Amino acid sequence: MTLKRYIILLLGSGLLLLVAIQWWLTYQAAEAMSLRLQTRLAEEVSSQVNDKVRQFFDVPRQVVSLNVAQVRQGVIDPRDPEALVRNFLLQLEQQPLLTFLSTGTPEGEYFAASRPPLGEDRSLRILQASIANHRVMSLYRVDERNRPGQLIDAGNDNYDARLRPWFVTAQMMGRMSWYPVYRYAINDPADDYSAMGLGMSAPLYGADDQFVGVITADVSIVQLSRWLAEVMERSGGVAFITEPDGKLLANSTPDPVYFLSRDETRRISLWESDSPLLRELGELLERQADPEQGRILHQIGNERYLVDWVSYSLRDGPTLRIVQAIPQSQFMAPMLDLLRQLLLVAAGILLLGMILITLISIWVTRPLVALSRWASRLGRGDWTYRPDIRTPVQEVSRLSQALGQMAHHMERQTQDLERLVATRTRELEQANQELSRLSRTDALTGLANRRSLDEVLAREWGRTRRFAQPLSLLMLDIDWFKAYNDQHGHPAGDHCMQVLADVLRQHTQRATDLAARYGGEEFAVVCSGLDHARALGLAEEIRGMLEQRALPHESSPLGVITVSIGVATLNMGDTRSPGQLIEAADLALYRAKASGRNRVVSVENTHVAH
Ligand SMILES: Nc1nc2c(ncn2[C@@H]2O[C@H](COP(=O)(O)OP(=O)(O)OP(=O)(O)O)[C@@H](O)[C@H]2O)c(=O)[nH]1
Repeated sequence: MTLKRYIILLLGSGLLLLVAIQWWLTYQAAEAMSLRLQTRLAEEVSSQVNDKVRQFFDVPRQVVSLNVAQVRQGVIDPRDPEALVRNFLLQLEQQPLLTFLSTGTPEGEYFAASRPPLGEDRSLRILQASIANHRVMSLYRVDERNRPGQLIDAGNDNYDARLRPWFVTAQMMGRMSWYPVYRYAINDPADDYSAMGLGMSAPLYGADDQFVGVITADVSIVQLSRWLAEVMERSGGVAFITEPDGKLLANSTPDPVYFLSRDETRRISLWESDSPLLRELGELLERQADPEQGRILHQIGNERYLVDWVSYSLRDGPTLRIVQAIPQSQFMAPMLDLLRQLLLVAAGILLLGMILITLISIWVTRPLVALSRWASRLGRGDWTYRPDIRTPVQEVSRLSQALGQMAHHMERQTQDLERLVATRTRELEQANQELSRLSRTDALTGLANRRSLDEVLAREWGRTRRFAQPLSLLMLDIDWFKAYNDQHGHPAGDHCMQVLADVLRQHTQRATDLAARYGGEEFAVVCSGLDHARALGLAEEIRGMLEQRALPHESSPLGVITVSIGVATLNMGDTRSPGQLIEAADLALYRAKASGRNRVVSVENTHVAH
């Protein structure tokens, strides 16, 4: 793999890893933050709900306490229903959560001021069922003087307050206490009272400690549900309140908490709710070890909820459980949006990073690639290549300079080496030539040696046969040479041979002639292209010349050094070999010796001359 790819791969992977780690950390932080936000909101909502519930259920207590005290002090008197109701109306105006403020007399009469819990028209009403009116429950609008105005409805004959749950409870307990949730028994054509109420009632005693009736302050649980829905709308979650037996008291969802018809009123338990979410939460709460208070994260369907519950005991009444469940998606959604944006930014950074890395890799590797190309050309011996490598990177620049210097040195050294090799080769060639010459030369006489003679004879033999020319061979031997040596000494004998060699050199000037020392004091002359007669002539000239030199030789009959010569010639068509030619010349020499020496003899045609 190329360096460029390595850089891109390594830096790219590193960048990818960094971006991935960064994104993962951000995701973790976002998730933790969303959980914190969710928890904080849950706490806030929980405290709001708790405050509101406390406030809600405090209303009947405060109002009943106040009225009990007022009756006790004679400020109001249930025996003056008109004044009592006007007082009730004032209190209702002050307290918007209040649905009913009523009193029941020991005779079972009923006088109340009310705000209808349902419907558009929430103006105050007066209700009364008096003996004078035959205990008919009558519902009036309130006129401008806070008296019964327009009669809305009259029904529910023979109404007896003493039978109502609030009256019964107050009498039974003998003190202010909560009564169970009950259905309003108002015949209202607009159905604005088709709801359930919950409140406190207390027996009333006048200043003389005489029982004068029962007072009740009532809140409608519809209001509570409505208010829970308002609070939870913001969080996207649900909240509900149950009684200890699991019956729903209030619910932020539109699912009903009770079933009402004209004949039947049925409370709905949490696990009977139409809402699967509420049912699931009911089961979850059932499983909890601490039903009083707790908070857990719980998966319901595709959603993760933070479920928070707390118990709230009504003083002198039941313990209520306030539950809320807030979905995590509510908080995760903006976080996920943020993360998506972060992902886009990360992708952008990654892209830019990769472009930058690619540019850096090109910038870093370009001079290195040039250097590598240069080095491989140097490796092939191309010294002339000098690329222009410019880089601000010091190391690469130094490497380039070093490579340049190295190339320069190597070029010089190679040239020196080549020169040296050429010189040495020349010297070697000369030495070889000299060696070759020496290997073919006789050291004493400077003539060709026997080896050279054999080669030349073989070559000339071939040539003369190809060109149909004659080839003559002269064999020479110094006469009485042993005696000469014995008499004059060996150095003188050597000198004698050198003189003969000199004579032979003078008579073998043609390029095709060769004079050689054949061995000992014996010599030979190869004459290519020389016929027999001319060979004989040449032999005679040589013999005569040596004689003329007149080297004194006392043991010779002539008193000087002489030579005997045998001549043999190969003519056209002669099939004898070079060896046979030598034998023939040798034979002629033998005969020259035998016939008296200092003469030239031929075997073909015995010719003697001296
Ligand atoms: N000085 C000297 N003498 C040599 C050399 N080579 C051979 N001789 C001598 O040459 C002589 C040859 O003698 P022989 O072959 O017996 O014959 P010769 O005395 O020449 O008599 P003929 O050839 O019959 O006339 C010997 O005494 C050798 O020692 C040499 O290189 N230098």
